[in-house]
Amino acid sequence: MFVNIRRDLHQIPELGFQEFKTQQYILNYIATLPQERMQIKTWKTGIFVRVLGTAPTKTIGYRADMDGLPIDEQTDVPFRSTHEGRMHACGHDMHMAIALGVLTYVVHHPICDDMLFIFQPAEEGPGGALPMLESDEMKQWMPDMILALHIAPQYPVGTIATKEGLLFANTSELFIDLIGKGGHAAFPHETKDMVVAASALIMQLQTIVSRNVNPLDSAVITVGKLTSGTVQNVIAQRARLEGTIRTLSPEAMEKVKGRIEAIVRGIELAYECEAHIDYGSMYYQVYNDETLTNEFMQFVEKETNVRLVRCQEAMTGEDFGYMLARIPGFMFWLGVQSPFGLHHAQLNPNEQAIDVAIQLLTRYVTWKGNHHVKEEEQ
Ligand SMILES: CC(=O)N[C@@H](CCC[C@H](N)C(=O)O)C(=O)O
Repeated sequence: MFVNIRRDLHQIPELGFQEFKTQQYILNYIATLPQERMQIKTWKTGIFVRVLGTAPTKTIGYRADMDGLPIDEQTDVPFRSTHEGRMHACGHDMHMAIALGVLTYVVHHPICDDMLFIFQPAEEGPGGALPMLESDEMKQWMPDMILALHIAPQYPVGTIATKEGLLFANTSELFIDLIGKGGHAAFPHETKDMVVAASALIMQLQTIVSRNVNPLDSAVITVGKLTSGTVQNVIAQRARLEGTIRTLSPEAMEKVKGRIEAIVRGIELAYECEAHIDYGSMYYQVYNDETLTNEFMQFVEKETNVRLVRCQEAMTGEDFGYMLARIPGFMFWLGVQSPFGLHHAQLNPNEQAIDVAIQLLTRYVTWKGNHHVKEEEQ
């Protein structure tokens, strides 16, 4: 059933804060469940679902992100995207189907504690976690702990991976506009060529990680998109670089940004142009609570047949980091074995992982959500 839900959601990917059909689909599904224990609130294109426990002493939060990416799907699956130029290429369709599976289970098999399911828009950008966290709706139902997962094409089905402490990087988008003077290709001396300025800028940005970041630390600056010029024999008046910065600490992010700004000032001087930097959306690092993560890892090893990998931190970003900065909890990778990675137009996660995750999470929340009863009984 939840494989079919994933397939339905896969066909209707929508960008951040445009998840209208996705939100309606989830609301329609939730309406088919027994309503007595559920309280539902919508927030923009997101949804909060509170499931009341039988004897609550805390609220366990579970977050699933909802948005797709501006990618033209290149798979040949029969349930491929019906939205041209949009794809669930980061697995959020899997995340939502799994969340609905866990939600369905706790509605039918109530646990002692309350649960809050958070269907969050705009993870890929501009970021839904922080405004959702600050919303009145969430403040009223603030969970005491929170968890989430992210699919991982690099791990086999039946495997999860996580670690205590830092799991995902600090991220910042990066947009740089260069404005010079266009003109005839044959008279470069009368122009300020922004193709040349952008080329120099990209090469100089590469020196930040190699020359300014401590080699024992780590950072990434990726320029994923460069646009400039109109035709082969006209010198480009403008150039736009679009990229992302990743660091392992908020302090390193500030340092990298300082160096980018210094280099851009130098480009303005050297290439006689105007430059504007926009950092777009920024995500705080995903930092797993040591105690809860360790307890979860022990649970996985002792109580389940899921294979646990103690992984390294990754340079991916996740706005779930904002939730973890305020609410103790953790995130983990879910193995979905696919030869194509996240954000790839041919990503095709193994759907057997949906059942693995639902089984694991329902067992964990049942144990964790009834935990205090056992403690009291002892
Ligand atoms: C898990 C994952 O792939 N997350 C995205 C988050 C995007 C953050 C933002 N739009 C940026 O590009 O900085 C990622 O790219 O890591």
